[in-house]
Amino acid sequence: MITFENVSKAIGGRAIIEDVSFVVPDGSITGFVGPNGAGKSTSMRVALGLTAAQRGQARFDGRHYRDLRAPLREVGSLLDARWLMPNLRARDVLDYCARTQGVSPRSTSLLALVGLADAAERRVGQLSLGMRQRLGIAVALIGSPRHLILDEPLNGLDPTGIAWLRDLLRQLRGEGVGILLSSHIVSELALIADNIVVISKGRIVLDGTLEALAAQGRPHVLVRTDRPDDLAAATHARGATAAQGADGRVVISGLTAREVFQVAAHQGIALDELTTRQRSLDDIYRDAIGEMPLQEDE
Ligand SMILES: Nc1ncnc2c1ncn2[C@@H]1O[C@H](COP(=O)(O)OP(=O)(O)OP(=O)(O)O)[C@@H](O)[C@H]1O
Repeated sequence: MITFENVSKAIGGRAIIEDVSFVVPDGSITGFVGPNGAGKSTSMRVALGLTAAQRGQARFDGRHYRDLRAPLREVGSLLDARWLMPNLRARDVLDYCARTQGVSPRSTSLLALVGLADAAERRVGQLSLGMRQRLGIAVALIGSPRHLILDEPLNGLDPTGIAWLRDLLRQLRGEGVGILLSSHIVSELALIADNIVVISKGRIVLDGTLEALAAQGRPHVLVRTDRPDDLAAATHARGATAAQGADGRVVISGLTAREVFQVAAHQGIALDELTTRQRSLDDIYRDAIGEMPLQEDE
């Protein structure tokens, strides 16, 4: 299990991440999502001992990265495929990493696994971004680790590559690997993650199973009327929650469309529009990061 406990880091007096706490259970995929600059990479770098936190800690099965005797056997990571040495051949990158980490070189099988068998003798500098991502994933897997930290691994992959990586990660999850996978697109993670952790401005603003988050998207009723205050008050009185938006729109949760219609009819309130809507995971995500106040967008 990967555990983040109240991890905080500031740079030059500016808080970059604050009290970041969440877990990545074994045999699961945890999607780590947030807008650009939210603190995803910094959190991952802290876990990997590449940058120090002022407070809190990140551990792998209870141990800090720096205390792992053979780190690549325990934790595989891909932070930025651009770091890969441009003058080395793809095969040499894997052999080099295997030698320095004391793991058995299995570059041929790893290159085949990531779809780079034909590029084994090509220099890294000549590979496309997607091919470098694939090579970076091969590096991450070199020690058959039980934990994986992958920062935006889908970047640069074509649709076939994305489908391939999803299959590979599902297979690793099935073997018990705990995977932390970042992205800034929640719908991309929804296709594969078991849990979603949302970070915004350095703080965790949402953390739950995909199922629990999807349940938050329960249906609500969108109404347009020239008497929004009266309708909001009348639905409130029936125990519903009502949020008023622009143009006389009212978003009502807790009543069905039929019940809202009955309330309006009882009060003599004319309705110009009455629809049932369901919030998507993307709506919930944008709400969590403060991008979509209900009143304005609905
Ligand atoms: N070495 C540094 N010096 C100063 N500020 C930094 C440094 N590293 C990161 N930051 C700042 O910390 C914040 C979080 O950056 P981070 O790279 O962790 O975000 P991210 O969520 O991974 O973003 P992205 O999706 O764009 O990769 C940003 O505002 C960034 O500018």
